Formats: sequence, C-alpha cells, structure tokens
Amino acid sequence: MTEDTETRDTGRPLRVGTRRSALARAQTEAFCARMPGWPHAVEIVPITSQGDTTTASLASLGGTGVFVTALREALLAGQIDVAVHSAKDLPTAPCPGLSIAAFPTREDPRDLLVAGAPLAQLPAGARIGTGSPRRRAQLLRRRGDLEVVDIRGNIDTRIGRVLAPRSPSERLDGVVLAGAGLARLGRTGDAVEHLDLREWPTAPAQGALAVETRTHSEAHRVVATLDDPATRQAASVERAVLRLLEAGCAAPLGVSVLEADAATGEREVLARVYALDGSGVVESRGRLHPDALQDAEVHEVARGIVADLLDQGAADLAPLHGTP
Ligand SMILES: NCc1[nH]cc(CCC(=O)O)c1CC(=O)O
Repeated sequence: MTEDTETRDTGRPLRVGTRRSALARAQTEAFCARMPGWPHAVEIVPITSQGDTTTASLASLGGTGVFVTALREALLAGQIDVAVHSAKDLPTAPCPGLSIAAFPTREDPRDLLVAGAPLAQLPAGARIGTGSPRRRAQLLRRRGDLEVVDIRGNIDTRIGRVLAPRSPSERLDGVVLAGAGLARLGRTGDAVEHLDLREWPTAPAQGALAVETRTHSEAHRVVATLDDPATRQAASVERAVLRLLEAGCAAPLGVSVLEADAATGEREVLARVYALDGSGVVESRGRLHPDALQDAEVHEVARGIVADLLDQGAADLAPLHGTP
C-alpha cells in the first residue's frame, strides 16, 4: 500500500466523517476538539447511514455495521480521512485498508435507567423500553414482572416516551440507555439509576469511541496521538470476547472490564451470556494485567473466558449468532 499524500503536507484540512444523529455529531465534535490543529486543520463531514434512516427494529436489521458501512465506504473512497464511530457499533471483523488509529479515553461504560424510580421501586408490570436483547434479558432477570417493550429511535425520542409521551400508548415507565450517550448529550440528569457493571455488564466497548483511518495515512499518525492504552485494552478484550463467541451485535452478551484493583493494578473482565427471557445466565471472569497491552495477551484472556462460557453451555442458553 502506498502512503497517502494528503493533509498536512498539502495544507488541506483533515476531513472527519460523522453520522448525522445528534449523538454522533456530539461525539465527533468532542473528539475533534482534542485534535491537533483544531479547528482550522479539521473539517467535519456528515455522512448518512442506513441505521439512521430506517425505523426498522435494530434486531430486524440483523447486520452488524448498519451504522458503520457508509462511513467506511467514504473512508475507502477518500471522501473523508477519519471516521468517528461508537466502538460498540463497530463490527469486530477487520476492514482491509482501514485500522483503528485511536480509542480515546472512555466515558462511563454503564447503562442508565431513565424512569420515575429506580428498578427495585417501579410498580409491578412497569413498561420498560429497550431494543437490546441484552438489556431485555437483564431487566427480566432483575424483575420478571416487567413488561419489556421493543423500541428504537434516537436518545431524545426514547427519553421522551418516559418524560413527555405524545400519547398514552407511547408512554413508558422507563428506558435503559448507555450513560455515555446521555453524557455526550448533556442529559445524565434525566437518569434515576446507574446500573452497576458488576451486576449489569454492558455491550462490548460501550462508552468508547473507535476512530478509524486508512491504515497508511497521515491521518492515522495524527489520530494515533489521541489513543488511550487503557481504553484500547478494555475495548479490545471486550470486543475479542464478542468475536471469539462468534456472536452478533444482537446477542444477549454483557462483557465489561471492571476498574483496577488499587493494590495490584489488575483489572477484571466480567462476561455474561443470558437466556433471552432472563431465565438463565452463565458467567465467566478473567484478570487483565495493566501491562498486557499486546493483541496476543488480550486475545488470550478473551479466549479463556469464551472457552469457559461455552463449557457452561452459553451456546445452548442463548442465540449467539443470528437474530432470535
Ligand atoms: N446502540 C446504539 C448506540 N451506539 C452507541 C450508543 C451510546 C454511546 C456509546 O455506547 O458509546 C448507543 C445508544 C445506546 O445504546 O443507548
């Protein structure tokens, strides 16, 4: 592959592609504000993706990468130099010619509940919205009496169904959302409960951004200065569990790195696969040494966890591959 002859050398700004949703724009702007040369040497380019234009349920779209394909195509076609993705939306399969130049410092990886009261205090039969099979299983496991409603839409729309429903049939008692998304939109104040990762591990790489570039490019070198090794380690091990389970983004899998033991600096990886109705769960844990930053080391930890989950019957408990 030849080096791109672009950007700084020619004086052209780095073109940073973003999806058009409010969340995508907010996270792209937050990232760009940390780029060397911002704002003069950076230009934000909105790109439309199928995941933003369809109202079909996320599970029914079935594909990994509905949010990502358009940005990747624009990168490969040279229309943009940098693509800012939510790391949890990025398929685990590598894309030839592209690589993740940076995982910037992660935000809150937890899920939050927006509702009138914390989960334990909601009335019997409360209606909680989520489109995620993992969140559905976790909700039902915690409270078998809840009615889980399949919803889609951007964060404002989802919160609106709790705080300002347009009709009685739209009304929900609560929604579960990624804390990082709420934080990026300045809406964490709407949450009544932060769901503790030890009881509620989340989607692989939730709360992290993955910033992709063409592998051999000036943009790659610039963006790599914003990589955070601890975030890369956590996102990589969580994504490796997903990949080695051969699971899709709709699998009822929660996997989260829990922050370091103060004495040893070691981090713990917690992975759970749930039955879709919350009736069962298998769990595995691994240890992550803070210096284990090589791909092979991270992969080894994930491999151990996945072997353990499969030994315990994870593949019989839950549909890992396709949509249920
Ligand atoms: N599934 C869509 C999606 N992709 C990334 C985020 C939130 C931000 C993040 O996790 O980085 C969300 C919304 C949500 O799950 O509530």
